[in-house]
Amino acid sequence: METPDKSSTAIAFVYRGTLVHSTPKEALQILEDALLGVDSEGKIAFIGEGNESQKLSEVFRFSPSAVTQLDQHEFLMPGMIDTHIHASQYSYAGTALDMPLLQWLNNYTFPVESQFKDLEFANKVYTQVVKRTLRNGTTTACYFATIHTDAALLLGQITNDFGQRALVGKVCMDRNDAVQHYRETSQESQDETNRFIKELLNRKYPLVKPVVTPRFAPSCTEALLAQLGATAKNNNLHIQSHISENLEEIKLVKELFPKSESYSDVYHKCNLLTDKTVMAHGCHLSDKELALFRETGAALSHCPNSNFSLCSGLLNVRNVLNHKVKLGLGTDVAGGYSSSMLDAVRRTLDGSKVLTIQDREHKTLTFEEVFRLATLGGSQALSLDEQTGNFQVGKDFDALRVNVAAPGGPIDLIKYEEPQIRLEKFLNLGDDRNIVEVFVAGRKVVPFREA
Ligand SMILES: O=c1[nH]c(=O)c2nc[nH]c2[nH]1
Ligand SMILES: [Zn+2]
Repeated sequence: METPDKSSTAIAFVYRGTLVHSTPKEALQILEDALLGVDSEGKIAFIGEGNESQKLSEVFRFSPSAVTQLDQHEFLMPGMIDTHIHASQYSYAGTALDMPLLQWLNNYTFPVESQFKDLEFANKVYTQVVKRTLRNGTTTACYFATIHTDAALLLGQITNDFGQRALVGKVCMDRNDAVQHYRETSQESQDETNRFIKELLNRKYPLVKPVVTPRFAPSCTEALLAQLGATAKNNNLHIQSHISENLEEIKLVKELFPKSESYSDVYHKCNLLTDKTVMAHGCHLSDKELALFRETGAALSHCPNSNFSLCSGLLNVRNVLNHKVKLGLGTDVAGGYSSSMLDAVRRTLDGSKVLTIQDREHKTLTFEEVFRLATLGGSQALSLDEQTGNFQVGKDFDALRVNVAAPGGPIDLIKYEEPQIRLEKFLNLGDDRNIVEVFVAGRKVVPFREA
């Protein structure tokens, strides 16, 4: 039995049944006929065995009626963590995938993002993306908004209202020759970033934090990057951006920052690689750059759907793991066409298999390892692993109740299946129909409450 200090916080509810989650040591730990209690603050109060039910109910003073029994096809798993998603690109997800990155940005992305000055449009798109990702089992999302401060604040409000844990970034860019009305001056970018941080923090949303968001090196002058690095440091904030996604982009960075030794060095010089940094992609990082990530504690977000869809590159996840760089998965909507983290899991496995096809010595990722990347790995990448990522007493209860045999769902079970098989089937074949309930910090956020 794993228990805390038996503090007097009341137990709100208890689940009995199969739990699956990851630990730093075990990619997949299965607890069968377990009891998991959640306190009134939304934290995991205890995890025990079914046969300890009498003792636990006495110690934690809950009645048998507080216990919900999961059925034989069900399990609880930690909520999934999308470490990189552009909320502002959701309206065209599933389209516009016929160009490489830099052309894609100029032709599709910047024109759409520039519309977020209109708060009504922002409200529509941001409400849809938050609802969709929650339904898909994303309990934590690390969002890019746009350069518009008020729309980014609105995204913070919407995530708070729907109960999703989120990092929200107002995008910074003081360079954009292609779509000149979609950029800021350096001064505006700094001032508006400061306003965004101050106003979001003032709202005291318990699960929503600001993240300093230089779009990527080609969109920012060195002066702005350095200023943002200082802002993040002075306020102890998260940082997110993109790195080494495609070869043309890397060449452009070399031209724009001739004094830097590498793409990573551009960010490092500006104090943007910290243990609260998450950089998307990194498909083409050298081993030396990966070593720098390890040294600084900066993390990578692997976004395979986007990398395939924009023909950007193929990240060798095994190599990143061997370098002990913190790593999570991201959907990267809308370079990635799916907003589901289950898709990110599948594409990660596909990518690893492609590497094995190319080189039989490559050690293919297992589904258990990728499950860990989608949950605990994501929490580590976002430096939120003290709050979420797995079922550990004292952490917030961020969880999915999954029914592999949900009526009308996409999976047919012929017979009872062991938990490991149930999880594998869900990861490979499941969708939101299998996600019966979603909890964030102990609050049931799916099904949505009536307004
Ligand atoms: O996948 C991406 N999506 C973006 O919006 C972006 N901006 C810079 N680099 C980017 N990569
Ligand atoms: Zn991105």
